[in-house]
Amino acid sequence: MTNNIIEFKHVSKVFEDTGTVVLKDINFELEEGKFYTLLGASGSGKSTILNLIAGFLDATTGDIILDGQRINDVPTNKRDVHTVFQSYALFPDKNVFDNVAFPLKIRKVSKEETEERVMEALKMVRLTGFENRRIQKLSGGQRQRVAIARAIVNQPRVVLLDEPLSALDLKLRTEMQYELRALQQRLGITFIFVTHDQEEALAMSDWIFVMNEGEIVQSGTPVDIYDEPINHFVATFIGESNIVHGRMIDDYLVEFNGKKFEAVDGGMKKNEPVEVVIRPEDLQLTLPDEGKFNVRVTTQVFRGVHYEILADDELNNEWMIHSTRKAIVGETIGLDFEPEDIHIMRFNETEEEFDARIEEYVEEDELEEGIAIGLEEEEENEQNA
Ligand SMILES: Nc1ncnc2c1ncn2[C@@H]1O[C@H](COP(=O)(O)OP(=O)(O)OP(=O)(O)O)[C@@H](O)[C@H]1O
Repeated sequence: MTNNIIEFKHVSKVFEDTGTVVLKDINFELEEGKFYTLLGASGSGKSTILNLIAGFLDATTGDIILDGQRINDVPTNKRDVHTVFQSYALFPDKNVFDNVAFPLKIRKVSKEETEERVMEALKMVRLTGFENRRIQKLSGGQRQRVAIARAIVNQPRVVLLDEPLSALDLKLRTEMQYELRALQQRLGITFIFVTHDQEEALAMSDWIFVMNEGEIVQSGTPVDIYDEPINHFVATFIGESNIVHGRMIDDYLVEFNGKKFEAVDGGMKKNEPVEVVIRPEDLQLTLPDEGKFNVRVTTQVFRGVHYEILADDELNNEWMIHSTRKAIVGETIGLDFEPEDIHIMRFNETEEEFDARIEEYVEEDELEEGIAIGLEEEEENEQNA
């Protein structure tokens, strides 16, 4: 038995009327109790995945599995999932209590139990005391909480959230991010959250699926995806990146801007053309000629926590630097970085190819390290003898 709550096996979705292929061969396994995020631009197919899980749409091919059972033919109301829509879909003229109680009413739960469960759900979303308030008289953030209380009142195995925070202003949105994350952890229910906002995805998720044009381009923990984007699309979609073309000289040695630099990524071919990523926060300002190469500052903007500096190198590549130190437009400065700050990507590598390459070269590394440790031990033994 696995503890996967949801599995997609070769799921595709084609809208017959228009012939649009919206999802292409989607495969994933979701563990119970985690916070998952589907992240992608508008039209990438995120909502379609939620609609397939909820049963609002039928898959064209493939199996959708909930708690070990294939649910492709199970009607929506028999699936142990609840969706929170972007619009919240609340009854505006009903009060908070009745809105939250609605799923229990459909399931004919007794009055006493309904009362108990609604009050508990309202407590969870910090709306105790609002039972009799009409939806029309609530703020955006409060409406959001009612929708979430209604989603959890039935204690479903999975809660699906389709851009639930997009209608809120920035401050409230950030607050709700913390709240939702904390609530999910307290409840231990699997959340599948849809957003096009990469910061939101990084802040909230245990695991992110990055989507583009109906495919999962990369999946992983927020840290993995930020530090090790597998291709140009992910590197630019998540966070800000400096990306330049380079060439692999050897394992752990890359050339760009006409110079050779040590790097920690490996497993590429000698002389292979690659893309080199350095995040703006990993670049340090130095005096001219004291860094790895020189650049000339063209723009500087104060962003509160840091200055955002744009500067051109000798080959006219533009570099973005996030620095707490100020620079002067027009001045020449040096840029410094560590080998581990360089991330190297192959052109057009898929997630499977990336995973296979990493596995192979990590194994080779371990083997080499193992041999090195073995040699050291031998030496020690000889000395002790
Ligand atoms: N009923 C439909 N018939 C035809 N095409 C559709 C239908 N519903 C959605 N699509 C198309 O499917 C694609 C994916 O839509 P989906 O809503 O899953 O994307 P999304 O990533 O959630 O984007 P958004 O954030 O805009 O909702 C879009 O190109 C959309 O136009």
